Amino acid sequence: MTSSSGAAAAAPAHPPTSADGSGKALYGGKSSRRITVHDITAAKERGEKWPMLTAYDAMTASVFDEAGIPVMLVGDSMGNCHLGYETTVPVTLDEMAVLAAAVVRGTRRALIVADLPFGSYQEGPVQALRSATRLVKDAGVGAVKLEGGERSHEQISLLVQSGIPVMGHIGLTPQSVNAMGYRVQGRGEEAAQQLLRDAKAVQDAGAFAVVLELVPGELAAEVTRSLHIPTVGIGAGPETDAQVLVYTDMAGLTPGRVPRFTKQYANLRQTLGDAARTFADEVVTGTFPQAEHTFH
Ligand SMILES: Nc1nc(=O)c2c([nH]1)NC[C@@H]1CN(c3ccc(C(=O)N[C@@H](CCC(=O)O)C(=O)O)cc3)CN21
Ligand SMILES: CC(C)C(=O)C(=O)O
Ligand SMILES: [Mg+2]
Repeated sequence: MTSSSGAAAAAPAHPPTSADGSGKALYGGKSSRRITVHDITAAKERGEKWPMLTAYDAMTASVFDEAGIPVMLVGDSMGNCHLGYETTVPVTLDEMAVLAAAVVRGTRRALIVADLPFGSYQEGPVQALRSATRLVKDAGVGAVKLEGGERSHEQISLLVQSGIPVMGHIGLTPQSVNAMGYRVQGRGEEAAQQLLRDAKAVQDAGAFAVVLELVPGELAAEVTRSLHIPTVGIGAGPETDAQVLVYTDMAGLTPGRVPRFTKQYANLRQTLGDAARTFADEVVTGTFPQAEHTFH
């Protein structure tokens, strides 16, 4: 930190601008307008790494927006993280539309990407276009994400031709949990070749980026080198262009077991539980409310 201003003490321990000083960086950049998929493309050309977090409500999204997180994913992980389902499979387009609109309203700068939920694009390109159009028009998202490589090529292609930016998602695709489980993907020569074909299919269909979920780090590095669009890793090692985590995992809110690839940066479950217990104790002991909380 080279700044001599008093504000530096409270600032995060990161450079306030891009490493090259251009001020264009996705994280730490100076621009306050909303980030577009063109900014994502330009970041890959600069060789810049960037962070993505999930968000499911306006309040949390505003925290991440103020922290400078450049891309937020309204993930169908809202199913297990927010709506109390076991998996992402039951999430509906209606649920996605409500929460995605909230995230858009809570943010000014971040590019908002919404997952197309299971069943909202598998019927084919026309269904995919109808679903994605709803999220773009009603919720106001800047892009959508859908799962599958070669198998989703036609869907991605029609959305992109229609003017809707698409993020792909290959490797572990949780909407297929009933068929594939939650296992590392791309292990062994045949599976690795399939993953490379899936990555190429997503890029050829016109996607602006692709999530690589739960694949060996060496394979994720190879995919990243072989594509001109950025790769976004989750459980895919350090060599992808970007990294995404489910925010409840990284903030320590998710109950029970979390995937091994996540890192916990805070313990909000503990903090929030402590606040609730302190409030409750003060109510039963008559410590809260005091005179300053009372009207006369
Ligand atoms: N809270 C949460 N975090 C996530 O990362 C996440 C979701 N929910 N929901 C949607 C998908 C599902 N994801 C998952 C779910 C389970 C594993 C899991 O159990 N992985 C094992 C590794 C299995 C292996 O070694 O093959 C692990 O121990 O991490 C991984 C990703 C990632 N996504
Ligand atoms: C794990 C990420 C990539 C996702 O798809 C989600 O949160 O739904
Ligand atoms: Mg998802």
